[in-house]
Amino acid sequence: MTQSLPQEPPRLKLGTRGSPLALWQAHAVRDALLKAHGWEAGAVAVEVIRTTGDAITDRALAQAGGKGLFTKELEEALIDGRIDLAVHSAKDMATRLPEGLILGGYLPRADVRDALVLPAGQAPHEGHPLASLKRGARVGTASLRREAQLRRLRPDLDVALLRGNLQTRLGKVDDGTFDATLLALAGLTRLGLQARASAVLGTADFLPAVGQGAVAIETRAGDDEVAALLAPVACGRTGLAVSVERAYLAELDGSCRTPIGGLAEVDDETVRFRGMVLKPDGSASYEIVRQGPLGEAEALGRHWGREMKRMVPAGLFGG
Ligand SMILES: NCc1[nH]cc(CCC(=O)O)c1CC(=O)O
Repeated sequence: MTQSLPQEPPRLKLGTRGSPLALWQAHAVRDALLKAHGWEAGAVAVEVIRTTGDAITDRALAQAGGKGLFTKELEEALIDGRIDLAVHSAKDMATRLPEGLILGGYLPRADVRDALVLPAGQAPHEGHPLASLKRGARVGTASLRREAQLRRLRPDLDVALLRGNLQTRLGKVDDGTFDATLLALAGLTRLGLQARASAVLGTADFLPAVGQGAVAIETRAGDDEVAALLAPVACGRTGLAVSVERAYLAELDGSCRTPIGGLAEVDDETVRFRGMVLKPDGSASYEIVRQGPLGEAEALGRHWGREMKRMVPAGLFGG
């Protein structure tokens, strides 16, 4: 895309990682801002910042040190004032942000569900999506949550580590290294790859990660100017739902090695929530289903997190 240089310096500097998914999300936030304010293309500068996490490809994320690895350099740029906003997948954000930073808004949430990806051209079976997997099938994922839920539903499956960017993962399914993988439908869709979703897993028996499908905008706490500019693009319902989920996760967050799912859905007055914690091998799972008034959404999320924590054996939290 060609773009004439702006006459004026940009009004906002937006930071993002450089992966195709991150860039799509950053451009979605930029485009929403341009549209809401009637700005010229150059008014929001997109700055690509490489993070420590981008360099790690060979180990499970949880082993390498967790979610913060994908946000650290962006957060430093935000604190230093080199950028005004950082755009992330809400799912990839640690529950505790660095001092002085907040999640200032979210784009309207996309489909929250996970999809089963089979080799290109292979048709799924009718019926339950997981019925497409033959006994003992080798399924690749780097997500403890997906692994545990898969094994809970299908103890026969051979679940193994599959990391790398989306193209790498799809390649390892197409070349037969794996029989299938699971990916967020939202990520596939953002990259124009929704046709690779062979079947979509219903949230009734497969819970997404906290924040899945939502694009989060991180800002400096107390930056009223940026907050005012974000207000017209931020989706309130998404913000409430993800706040509930993140409050729940923050109460539970003993270890990033614990498989945890959670989904909040809000209507005009009610928040409905389901959460699940599993043993990594799927042999035990703990679930809560709750609802409450929207006005207390975040406090409810914390409450449900503590309730869940009381239900689950302490050993599951990495103790
Ligand atoms: N952990 C990587 C990641 N972070 C966000 C998404 C998908 C987009 C989203 O959930 O918003 C993905 C890929 C995946 O889990 O398949």
